[in-house]
Amino acid sequence: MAGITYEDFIDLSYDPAAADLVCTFRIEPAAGMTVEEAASRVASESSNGTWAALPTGEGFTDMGATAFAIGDDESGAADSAGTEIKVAYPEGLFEPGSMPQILSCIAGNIMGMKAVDSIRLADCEWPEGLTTSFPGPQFGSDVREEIFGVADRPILATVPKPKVGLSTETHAEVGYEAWTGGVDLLKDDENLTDQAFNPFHDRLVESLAQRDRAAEETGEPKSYLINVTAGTNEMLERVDQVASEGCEYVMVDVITTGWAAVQTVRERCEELGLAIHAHRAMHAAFDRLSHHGVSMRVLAQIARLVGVDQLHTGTVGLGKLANEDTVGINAWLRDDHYGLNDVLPVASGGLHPGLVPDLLDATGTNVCVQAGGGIHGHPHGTHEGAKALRAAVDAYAAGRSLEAKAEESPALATAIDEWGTETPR
Ligand SMILES: O=C(O)[C@@](O)(COP(=O)(O)O)[C@H](O)[C@H](O)COP(=O)(O)O
Ligand SMILES: [Mg+2]
Repeated sequence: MAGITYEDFIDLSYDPAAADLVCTFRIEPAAGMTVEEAASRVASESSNGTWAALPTGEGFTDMGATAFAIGDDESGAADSAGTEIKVAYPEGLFEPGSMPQILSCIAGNIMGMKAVDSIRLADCEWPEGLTTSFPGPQFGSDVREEIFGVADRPILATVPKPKVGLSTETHAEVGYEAWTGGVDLLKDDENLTDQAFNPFHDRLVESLAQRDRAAEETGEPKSYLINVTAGTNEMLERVDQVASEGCEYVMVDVITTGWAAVQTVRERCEELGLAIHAHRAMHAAFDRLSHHGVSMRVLAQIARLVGVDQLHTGTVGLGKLANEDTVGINAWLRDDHYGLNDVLPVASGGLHPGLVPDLLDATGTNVCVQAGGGIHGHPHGTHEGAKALRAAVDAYAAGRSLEAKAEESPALATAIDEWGTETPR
């Protein structure tokens, strides 16, 4: 009787089928293990194999993956370690439209195998069938025009700071100050949900009341990224509240809630016409170490397939948080992938007006720029902080320098005096 062993999962002459999902891993084989042996174990354990030779016969359809390419050993290279391998997975292995099932294959047990000292899922080439089994974003970067009527500049967001602890009334007032200062979006922090000091529903209602006031006074559309993160059923309740109160967005901590919950929220947002802002809190637990885990590039690909409209992707190293390949990830979120809508990248984390020109030179203006400390830490307060950031972005869109704009914007001049063009530490 035929049987399958690890050796059946490697074939360096294999040419992937168009419907195969192709994954690029970086691996460091364990001592005494060749790259080929480790690669065959990665392909086996992430598809249908295991450590023992398995008899197969009647009633078995082979869904085994194939390690088909092995790159150079780049151990010791600056930004990457180990050897690159490529593995092709047959379409039939996967449940179309189920991200948890796919990840249980390509980022499951293999992350803990003894056959490798470390393993990183660095990139995926998603085939048409699997890609289009997901909805993708409902709006993507069209949110800029559709919600704010903005085409030539980034949309601006701000998180009230301190992150948590503000009362509902104060939170909404900070929103009013920021919106009337020129910000488009108020945003909850990733850890603000429905705590006693600022309950979800009250926060929703009072913030939208201030939003309406600010939109009236400025003549500009304004919106709110309210954080609905919770258990899935509760999250759906909150999504429904957001729609019935007349907001355009929900925010979800996509990594901590999990992709299954995000898929469920995406379905509900389709019915209600709501856009999804994805915060990636906890992403660094997966992607921070360049030789292990799951890259932010792959997490961003997943986020686009399951259908978020906006996603934090970093500040090209200008801000306070470690970033991985912001420009490359943003390009993937924009490039055509079988007709899926794009995703609007969000630059956030340690940003202030002085960093805007370098940031937009790298990211372009089809982005959302978020500043919390960079607005609420302004020496003259939130309203002036918002005016300073808006002035910086307007200057960039008009092709003017910060210095020239600061001559007519005291708020911007103060921000530059305070923070210069330095990256916060
Ligand atoms: O809590 C914070 O740190 C922020 O609100 C930024 O505040 P500041 O504007 O005050 O820095 C965001 O959560 C981070 O930007 C998330 O990181 P990333 O965007 O890299 O996912
Ligand atoms: Mg935050």
